[in-house]
Amino acid sequence: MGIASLPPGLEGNFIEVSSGGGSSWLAFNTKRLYTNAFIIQDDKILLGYKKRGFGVHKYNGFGGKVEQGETAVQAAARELQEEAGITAPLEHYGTFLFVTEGGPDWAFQIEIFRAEEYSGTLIETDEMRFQWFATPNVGVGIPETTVVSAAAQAVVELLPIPFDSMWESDRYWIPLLLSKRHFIGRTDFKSVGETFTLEKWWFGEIGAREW
Ligand SMILES: COc1nc(N)nc2c1ncn2[C@H]1C[C@H](O)[C@@H](COP(=O)(O)OP(=O)(O)OP(=O)(O)O)O1
Repeated sequence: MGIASLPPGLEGNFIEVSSGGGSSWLAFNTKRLYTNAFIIQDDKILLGYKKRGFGVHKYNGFGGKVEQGETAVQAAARELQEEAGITAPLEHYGTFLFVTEGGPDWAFQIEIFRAEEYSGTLIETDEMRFQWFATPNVGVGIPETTVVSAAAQAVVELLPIPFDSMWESDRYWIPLLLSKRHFIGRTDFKSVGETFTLEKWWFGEIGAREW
């Protein structure tokens, strides 16, 4: 891994973290802005099961389209409130482009946010059913006979992040988000009806940006 030529649509200085797939990137005309927000606490991450719309039946962060007149962080905060009922001090950690063969001629530009704390009470909404999952280091090395606090036990019982029920490219950038590494990337899919297959991806680390 190292400095590599960037996929079309990305700019800046990056260190490649993960890449793969076919030989050429798909063409697109314009980009449309979307958001995706995650609450990540010591040993757990909050995801939502999408009950309707784009990405239905997948687990994901909470987010949606950036409306006219909104900044990305404002949109991310609004979507988190609408879809999970909470507010949080969101920080920007990543951006990636998502292009689809057999889909629209524009690219999703998805701005990724995370927060550790949140206010309010989590609610299930029409669009999302929230669920906590254990982050990868949870439970490792805890022998069955070890006495742990009730809080720790609750965490140990969480399921691991359900990558098989998420967008296929999430497994390449969620670890960066968990370890607070700022990243950028691109992911090209092929779609046939409702089925999306990952064709090519690239993710790299960048320095923090102002938002
Ligand atoms: C590989 O591509 C993607 N990966 C991940 N992890 N998330 C993605 C990908 N492509 C889109 N998304 C996210 C971005 C948004 O959070 C949602 C899509 O937004 P949605 O269509 O639900 O937007 P809304 O504004 O909420 O739309 P409605 O109000 O019309 O439901 O998926």
